[in-house]
Amino acid sequence: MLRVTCAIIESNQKVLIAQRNQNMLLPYKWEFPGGKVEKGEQDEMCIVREIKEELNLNIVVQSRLTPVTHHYDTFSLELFPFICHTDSQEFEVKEHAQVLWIEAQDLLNYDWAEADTPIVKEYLALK
Ligand SMILES: Nc1nc2c([nH]c(=O)n2[C@H]2C[C@H](O)[C@@H](COP(=O)(O)OP(=O)(O)OP(=O)(O)O)O2)c(=O)[nH]1
Repeated sequence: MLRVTCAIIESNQKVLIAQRNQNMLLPYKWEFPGGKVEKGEQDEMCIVREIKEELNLNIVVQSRLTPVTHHYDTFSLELFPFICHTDSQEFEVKEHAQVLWIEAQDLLNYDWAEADTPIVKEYLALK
């Protein structure tokens, strides 16, 4: 199964969310940025690498949430969420349609990729 990591990045009382672009799978859906784990790569290394590549942001991994297995119509994935911190609020948008810092209380107002819904709920329950 496809192994994907994603980061709930916290800074300055906000969290970073990203909207997939029109050419990606799941176009315009909101996600926590991240990506596919490479062969032989540790999940923590993957998420730090992906966030640097996609957003040019340096993060520190703080904790894990519960992994989610989800079956879309055309593929299945296992999504590994990490709560992360960054000191910088400045990012570069390299792949996404939009990237936003939002307040956690607003997370449910976005149209999430289906696999992310349990992650959003678990995160909110911790807050
Ligand atoms: N990065 C990320 N991907 C997610 C989330 N939720 C979710 O269902 N996915 C899916 C979308 C993608 O099919 C897959 C992650 O792959 P990816 O981010 O590398 O994106 P991709 O397949 O569009 O791009 P590529 O690297 O193959 O070019 O996992 C999420 O919160 N973050």
